[in-house]
Amino acid sequence: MTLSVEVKDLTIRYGDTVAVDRLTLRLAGGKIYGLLGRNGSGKTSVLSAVSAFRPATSGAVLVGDAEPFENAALTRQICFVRDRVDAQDTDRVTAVLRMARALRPNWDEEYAQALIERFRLPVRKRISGLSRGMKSALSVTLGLAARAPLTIFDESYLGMDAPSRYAFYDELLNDYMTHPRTIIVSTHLIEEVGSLFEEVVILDKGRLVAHEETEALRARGVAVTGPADTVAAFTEGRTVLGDQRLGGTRSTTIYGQLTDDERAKARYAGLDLGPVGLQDLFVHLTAEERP
Ligand SMILES: Nc1ncnc2c1ncn2[C@@H]1O[C@H](COP(=O)(O)OP(=O)(O)OP(=O)(O)O)[C@@H](O)[C@H]1O
Repeated sequence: MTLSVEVKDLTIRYGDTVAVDRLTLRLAGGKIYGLLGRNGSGKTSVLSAVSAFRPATSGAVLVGDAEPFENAALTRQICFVRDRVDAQDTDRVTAVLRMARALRPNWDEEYAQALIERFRLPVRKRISGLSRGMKSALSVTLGLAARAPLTIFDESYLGMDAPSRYAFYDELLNDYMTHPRTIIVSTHLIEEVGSLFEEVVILDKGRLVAHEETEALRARGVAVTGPADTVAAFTEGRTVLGDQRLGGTRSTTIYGQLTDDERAKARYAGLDLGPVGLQDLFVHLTAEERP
């Protein structure tokens, strides 16, 4: 089972701060979405409203076809995972797992135990005795083993070391393949996790900047690689997103698409053309002053 998400004209205010500004967004069920945005762009606020952790100031949120706020039957189907554990500091890991087992209708105990082993979690310790990375690993364990039809990871792997993060990406993808559901991952580690996303949503200052399939987004620009002088001549006058040199070779990432004629000329000149990195595009699309 998967759940779609629809956000209609959503505004979230904290006093004078407008965190989300009339946002409209539709996410079909059964995909992995990346939610990107600079600090304070409203990601957590939107995700909190979708998960029923806070009401909208105005506008509407629908999960499936129902409003999640104060809807206990629906919120059991939504798992919102942060980098901390929603439990008392004095609780032991075993008690937190027991609670999740009782609350989550699709909980898979065998899978939870496999994840605990993979992340080397000390089950007898109290939450207060876990390192920051261990707390994150416990959170993602709860998120994965819950197999909720809508699962949201909000920078939930902060503090996890690189092997643990890659183990998480690996588990996320494999478990999603065997148990399809709707997954939203909010992250600043774009290059690291970007290959998992089927669609990418970019927010800036509480507004939607882009919502596209990852491949379509990456096709908004071109990475031109080849002999430094030839690359410089070919990319002159274009909007440059990134530039790298290694010896006589240069790779310049430009914004905008090339015509068939331009592509043919580039190849004739011995240049390689490739898609753009999500990170470069993200920086460009959320830059203070867009060219
Ligand atoms: N509880 C709160 N009280 C007051 N202002 C808040 C509160 N929560 C968020 N904000 C403000 O709302 C705006 C959006 O914050 P939000 O946490 O949704 O952004 P974010 O994109 O998740 O940021 P980050 O990437 O830094 O986690 C920011 O200006 C923030 O200061």
